[in-house]
Formats: sequence, structure tokens, C-alpha cells
Amino acid sequence: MTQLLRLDGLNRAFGGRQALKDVTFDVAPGRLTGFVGANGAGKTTAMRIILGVLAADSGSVTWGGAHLTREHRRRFGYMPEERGLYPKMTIRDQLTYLGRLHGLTAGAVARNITGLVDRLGIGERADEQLEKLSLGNQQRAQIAAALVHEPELLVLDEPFSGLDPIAVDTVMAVLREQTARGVPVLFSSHQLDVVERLCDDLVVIGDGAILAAGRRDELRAAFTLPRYEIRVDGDAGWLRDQPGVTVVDLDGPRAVFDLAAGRENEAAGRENEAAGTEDQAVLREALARGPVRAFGPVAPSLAEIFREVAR
Ligand SMILES: Nc1ncnc2c1ncn2[C@@H]1O[C@H](COP(=O)(O)OP(=O)(O)OP(=O)(O)O)[C@@H](O)[C@H]1O
Repeated sequence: MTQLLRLDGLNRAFGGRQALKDVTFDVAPGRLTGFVGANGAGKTTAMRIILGVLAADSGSVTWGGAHLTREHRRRFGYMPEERGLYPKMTIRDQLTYLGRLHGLTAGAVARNITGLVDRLGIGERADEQLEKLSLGNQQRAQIAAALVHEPELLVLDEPFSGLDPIAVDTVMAVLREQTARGVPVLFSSHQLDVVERLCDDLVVIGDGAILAAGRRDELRAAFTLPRYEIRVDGDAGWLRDQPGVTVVDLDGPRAVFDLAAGRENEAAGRENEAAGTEDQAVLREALARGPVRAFGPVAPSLAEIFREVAR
């Protein structure tokens, strides 16, 4: 049965170095959670603790409120950073072995494998040795290995790294099937564009500490100033002189600018009165100078937000 996975106050040091600092976040049922951070930020360490490969110094990981046991973890699916399949074995043999290890019947395993390799686009390669496949296809096989026993939770360390855009879409469709049946999915990535496009929830980690966690759209709203785009007929340079306006990008008649609204106001909602008044004031000023062809709020990309929270 799918549940909520909760990491609560996890700490872990290696030697004198604190790799995780009071790490707390949830991975909710049926949601795809992107775990983003630079190299060495602590993503792999946190994932290993979830899977019990590594122990935390303090803090807890719970599944539906219960402390994790070996039995819970047996029903999780994990794609480790170091990958885990044998190069010399065929994909089908390895997946069969893993499925049987997890207690599935031979018939169920065979059915699952056929479905998975087909959907992952490696159906025709399933009887080849792993090492004979391209790196992208090897990665698809690793993902199949995490899924073959119909896990209740999926934890994937960099599942999209090294995949071409078509493979990203293929893998994504398979992960979406999992969330559709209620499975919580946690995946780590450096590829912010991928995370931005794909995830429902987002956890940003920097130097072992959680910098932001929550719904993607809410994070966008909470971590950014009200940002607007305007297109006029003439040059939009006059915007630079407007009170409360910070021009982010100016290219002749087109400009992107932030409005100086308090962060607390902004977190409370974009429609707050102060921001509403200011954006209309800028629009009126623009109209007084000539035709306005476009005016409206723009959502900054996650990459921009990430730069902001990682400062
Ligand atoms: N077994 C270990 N022994 C010593 N230090 C470790 C060990 N595992 C991780 N670390 C250190 O802990 C910190 C976090 O590493 P971790 O691998 O969790 O980061 P990451 O976010 O997964 O980065 P990457 O994307 O590069 O794998 C790093 O400074 C790393 O060097």
C-alpha cells in the first residue's frame, strides 16, 4: 500500500564533515518529487539512508508514520548511483532474478518484464547482455530493475542523466504510470530543466541543508518577486527610472522587470494589493507613453529560483 515517506531531522557526518544537516521533507503518494542540488549537496546520502544502505547519525525516516523496517524496504524500488546490474548477464535474466528475489511468481515476473521492457523501449534488446547495450539503454534497464517487483515507493538516483530527450520522455511516461497508481517517486537530478518540466514537488538541497521544499508552483511563487513582461512600440528604457521597478532584461521594446514587493506579501499571494497597485501603475505609465502590445506576469524558471535559494 502506498504511503507518505517522511524524512525528519536527518543528520549524517563523514569524518568531520556534515553531509546532511537536519534534513526534513516528505515524498507524497502519487507525486513525482524532484531532488535537486549541486554535486556533493547530499542527495545520494539522503537516498541511501532512505534505503537503509547507510545509517543516519540522528533523525528518522518513516513510511505512513511507521519507522522503516527491512520488510518495508523490500517493497521499495531503488536505482542507486553506482547502478547495480551485471554487465555479462542478459537483461531478462537479471530482471527475472530480481523479481523472484522479491517473491514474485515466475508468471508475474515474466509478465512484468515484458510490459516494462516494451514501455521502456528496450523490448528487442531484452535477451542481450547488458554490456552490449548503449549507455542510454543500459540506464533504461536499470530503471526496469527498480520497477520489476511493483514497488510501493521509488527512489531513483539521477535516472535522467545521460539520456537523450526522447529517452527522458519514455522514462518519464513510465514514472507517471507509477504515480498514477499512487506510488511516491523521488528522483535526484542536476538537470533543472528536466525537473522543472517534470516534477510535481521539489526539494532543493545545498551543502547538506534543505533550502526549499514543496509544490513546484508554490515554490515558484514564494521564492520570487513579482516578475512582469512588457512589450511596447518604442524603447522601454524609461522603465529603469520607475520607482520600485528593477529591470531584469531589456531589449528595445521588450522588457522583463521585477516589482519591489515584500517577500511576506508575495508569499501570501500574488494578488496582494500592493503588487496589484504597482503593476497597474507601471501599465498606466506605459500607456501614457504609447501603445502597449503585451503586459503580464511571468513565472521565472526553476533554474533562476535555484540560483536565488542556493546563494
Ligand atoms: N562514504 C563517504 N565517505 C566520505 N564522504 C562521503 C561519503 N559519501 C558521501 N560523502 C560526502 O558527503 C557529501 C554529500 O555527498 P552526496 O554523494 O550525498 O552528494 P550528492 O548530492 O549525491 O552529489 P552527487 O550528485 O555528486 O552524487 C559530499 O561532500 C561527499 O564527499
